[in-house]
Amino acid sequence: MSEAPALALPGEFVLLAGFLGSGKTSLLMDWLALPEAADTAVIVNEAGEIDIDGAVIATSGQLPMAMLSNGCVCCTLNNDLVETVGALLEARAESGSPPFRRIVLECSGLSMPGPILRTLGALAPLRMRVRVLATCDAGQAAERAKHFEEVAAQLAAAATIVLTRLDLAAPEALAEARALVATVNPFATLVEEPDRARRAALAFTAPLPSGAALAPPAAAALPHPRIATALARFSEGATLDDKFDFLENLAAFAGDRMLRVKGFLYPEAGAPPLLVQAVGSLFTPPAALPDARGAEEAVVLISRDLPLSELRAAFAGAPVTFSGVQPGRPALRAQAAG
Ligand SMILES: Nc1nc2c(ncn2[C@@H]2O[C@H](COP(=O)(O)OP(=O)(O)OP(=O)(O)O)[C@@H](O)[C@H]2O)c(=O)[nH]1
Repeated sequence: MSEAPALALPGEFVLLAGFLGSGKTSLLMDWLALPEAADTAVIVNEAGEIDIDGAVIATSGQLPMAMLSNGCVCCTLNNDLVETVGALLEARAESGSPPFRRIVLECSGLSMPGPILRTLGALAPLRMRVRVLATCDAGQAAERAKHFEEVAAQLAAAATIVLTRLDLAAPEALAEARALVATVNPFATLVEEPDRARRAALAFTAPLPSGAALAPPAAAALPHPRIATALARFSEGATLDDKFDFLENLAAFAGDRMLRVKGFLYPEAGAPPLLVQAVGSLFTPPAALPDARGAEEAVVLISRDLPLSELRAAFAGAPVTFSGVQPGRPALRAQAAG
């Protein structure tokens, strides 16, 4: 990064954290739709091999964007993130466009913010302010926090916590989510705003605590031993009904062990892919995503205590095969930056 000070530097680095399915991509999309989000660059880190968030975010138009794929960024402490930021800044400078106002890193839902912040220490010479923003699913966070230390770690690191999916939350669950935030991080600014555009604006512009400094990189974090990421691919000849049957059966079989389901299905050759997704066993209606044409047909499954062998045994007769996604060195796939 020695040439970095010669570049036009962005003011802010936004670390967007939050548990699986807690609404990070949606909050980011809501923000990117606002005029004040101009000159934002986005880096996406997906736990699964398929870049679904990237494909979704790319639908918001011309956006300087880069991917850190195939591994949760906090488990793969290395220079890729720093190199990615450098590449985005260089491409921006070459394009002659105005400097970025901010760079947003959407972390995978399993990321621990602490190790990422330590990695970012290498960016200290760029003197960006660091905004740690965490999404907190109003209906599910309290229950998730009982089982996953990542939830509390993400909330604890945040300067701003945004309650999301408010319209889906039962009043008791919402009260528990508020109590969780108050316990884990009473100093954070809490955004609880039903209107999604206002929610996004508040989230990305809430005042920052002064003096947030980056520390130098340190040791790697522990991986997430109980959590597994698998990829389901369908056999040739499997119909759309077969695929939806599989997803339904999977939800019934895995129950609350299934944390997140996300993927693309093609209804027929030549048609745009359908984005299918569930948080826990709650499915969102599938949506056609014409801009993602060409994406591989597969579904990412993120589960807890559900070994690949058990999945394979349970669906031995189904037209589907499973492969494991190893948290490894993230493969950097830079997209159009400029
Ligand atoms: N009803 C409702 N649905 C929402 C809201 N925010 C997000 N969702 C839905 O919740 C699901 C998960 O949202 P995402 O934005 O993909 O969550 P994420 O945190 O980026 O997910 P991962 O990247 O997989 O961790 C999607 O089906 C969204 O459409 C909301 O405010 N209301």
